[in-house]
Amino acid sequence: MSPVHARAVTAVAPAKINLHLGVGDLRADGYHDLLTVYRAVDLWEEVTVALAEPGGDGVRGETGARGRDSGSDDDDDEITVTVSGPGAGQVPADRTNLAARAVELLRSEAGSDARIAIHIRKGVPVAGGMAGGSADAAAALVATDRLLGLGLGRAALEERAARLGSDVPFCVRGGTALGTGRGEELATLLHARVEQHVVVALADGGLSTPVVFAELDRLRAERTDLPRAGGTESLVQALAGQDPAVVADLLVNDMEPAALSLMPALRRTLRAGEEAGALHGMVSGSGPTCLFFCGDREHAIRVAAEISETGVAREVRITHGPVGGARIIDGPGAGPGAAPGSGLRSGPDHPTGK
Ligand SMILES: C[C@@](CO)(OP(=O)(O)O)[C@H](O)COP(=O)(O)OP(=O)(O)OC[C@H]1O[C@@H](n2ccc(N)nc2=O)[C@H](O)[C@@H]1O
Ligand SMILES: Nc1ncnc2c1ncn2[C@@H]1O[C@H](COP(=O)(O)OP(=O)(O)O)[C@@H](O)[C@H]1O
Repeated sequence: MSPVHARAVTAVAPAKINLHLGVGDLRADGYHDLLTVYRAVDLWEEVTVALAEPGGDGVRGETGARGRDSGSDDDDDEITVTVSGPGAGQVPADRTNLAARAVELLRSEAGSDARIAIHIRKGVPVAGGMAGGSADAAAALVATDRLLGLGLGRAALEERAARLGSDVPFCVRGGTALGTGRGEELATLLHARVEQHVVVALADGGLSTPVVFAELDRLRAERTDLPRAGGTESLVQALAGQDPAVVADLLVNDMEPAALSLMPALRRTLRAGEEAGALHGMVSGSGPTCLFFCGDREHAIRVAAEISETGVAREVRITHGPVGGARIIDGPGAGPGAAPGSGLRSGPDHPTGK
């Protein structure tokens, strides 16, 4: 147990993109085996966990609907959730929230009866295939570990993260990593240093991850010739080089045909990015966000402006990666050395754009 205790701790965790997303067949447990190359990018979720005053929220001066644990009286709520930022209304503000599940996991493990108020500031598109909910869970784990003075190491936090969702361990770790199993088994790609500048085109509405996986199974049953991503060796090698164009040629996403089948309008978005001169365009994870990989930041600014003009996207953002994983930004011990993934960070990245 660490001697450090606090009344409130704030942590951030990054969005992910999949540079390679190979999906195997449906397993008996309802998941699919994955072979994926994850990369953390500079879009962040920010989560504050605070010891709540009896009868109060614990987080002061924030707006947003107060979550309520259905089936219990407000005054009895031990964990409350508020959410602000773009898309906040689509995020559950009750105990099904992944951040609340993360807090509850560590709280019960610690045998604590502390009342904890969670506030989430969204910076990652909701239901966009960029792991916003998983980043909430990752940031909540790191923050609660500090709030309750548990002193769990990074490996222990990633083990808890895997219980919350397949993408959560990567949001704790950040950087660039190979993911296997259902995506929760990670091997950091330490040499994957090539920086990427990416245009992120947000769609109207979201896509449900399990629905997209099911659509892929359906398409594969119908069309046995549907291409499947191969190995990751060439991509891993290219990521250790210096040329984003070489990397761009090797990007692949097995889920893209399923996302396009469910949301055919995304074809127009992909075409717009291609016509704007991106090195490569593809659907992000299960979609519907589309990613356009560019040579450098200036190129990304030009591509983003052109896509914006076509009106195919609800919103266009520019980001870059790799960046580090979940880390504490406010509370005791905050700073570059405080994050579980600090040894893996690629540079002095700080969350921006909020
Ligand atoms: C597809 C990916 C690619 O990185 O991300 P998104 O694009 O949605 O962000 C991930 O595999 C999403 O991971 P995550 O969102 O954590 O999924 P989970 O909560 O673990 O699972 C939700 C549901 O998705 C399906 N699922 C998930 C992971 C996996 N390897 N196989 C699956 O079939 C299952 O139906 C599962 O019940
Ligand atoms: N913190 C959260 N806890 C629980 N569910 C969330 C959270 N954030 C988003 N969601 C919900 O989970 C679903 C997936 O959201 P998200 O993680 O943002 O996207 P994706 O899985 O496509 O990366 C959405 O229906 C959204 O309402």
